[in-house]
Amino acid sequence: MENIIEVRQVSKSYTDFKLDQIDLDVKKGFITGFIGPNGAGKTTTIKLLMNLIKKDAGEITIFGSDNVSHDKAIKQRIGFVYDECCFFDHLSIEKNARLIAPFYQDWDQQLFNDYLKRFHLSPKKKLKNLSKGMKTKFSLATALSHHAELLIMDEPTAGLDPIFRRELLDILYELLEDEKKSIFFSTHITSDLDKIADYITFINNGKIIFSSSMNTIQESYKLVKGTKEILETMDTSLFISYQRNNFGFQGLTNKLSEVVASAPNVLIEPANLEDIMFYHARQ
Ligand SMILES: Nc1ncnc2c1ncn2[C@@H]1O[C@H](COP(=O)(O)OP(=O)(O)OP(=O)(O)O)[C@@H](O)[C@H]1O
Repeated sequence: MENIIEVRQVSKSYTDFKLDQIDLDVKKGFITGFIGPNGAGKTTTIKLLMNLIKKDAGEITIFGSDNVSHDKAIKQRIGFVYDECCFFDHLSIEKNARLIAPFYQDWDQQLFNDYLKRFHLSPKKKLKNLSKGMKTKFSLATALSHHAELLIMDEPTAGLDPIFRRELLDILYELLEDEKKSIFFSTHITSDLDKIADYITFINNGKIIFSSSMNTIQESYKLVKGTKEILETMDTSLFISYQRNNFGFQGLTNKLSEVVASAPNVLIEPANLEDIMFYHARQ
């Protein structure tokens, strides 16, 4: 399967943080979700992909080319949604679009107008008067209006109401189904990804914990529940982490067969992405 993004052994250090020799693949034609707790390194990774900051070491290729030496050509083919993006707050939506359009060879004004209508955005409204959610919609309309093959989004669902969040997920799904785009996006709202992601990359403390298909993750990780008495007989190193509660314990494992062999009476349940993130962060 073809990779549209390949990150190899990339590091970036700040005073109190290190993105540590990360490897990451984004598959062509699929949705990859990028999850991790606050401060894990998601935005730093996305900024490195977009060549907005300089890496200390490693290689990043996008569409098969180095992302620094082919920066301009690569950015023509990417739709980027980012909180602190490069728009003019004192200008209206339509004036912003007029300034952005010349940067893209394939800018499609009709498509942009269609997205404004679909997102209920008035072209005359100044950016400084838009709510956070409306700004995200504008940013998204821009990212989708130059026929990008790859969408990279940092927290696109943050600040959106549940109705538009659902609509955004539908749009992403359409882009994938009808136009075979590739999508990479970070989010805290893991339930969004439970619905639509094909692959998940999980980062914690600047290290990639896993980068796998949803199916593999669902097969690998399970919640284990049992009584205090069972816990006392168990090898707790089989858990990513666990917590005691009034009834006994609950933990996350990726060593299910060993857990069942050592404690046949435990209760096994599927783990969702939030569980996986939670127990890894407690480690
Ligand atoms: N320019 C910078 N100078 C120093 N430290 C930085 C800088 N940018 C980010 N950091 C630090 O790097 C770490 C990772 O930040 P990053 O924004 O990548 O995390 P994140 O996973 O996107 O978090 P969140 O989910 O809270 O947005 C944090 O500890 C942050 O304070």
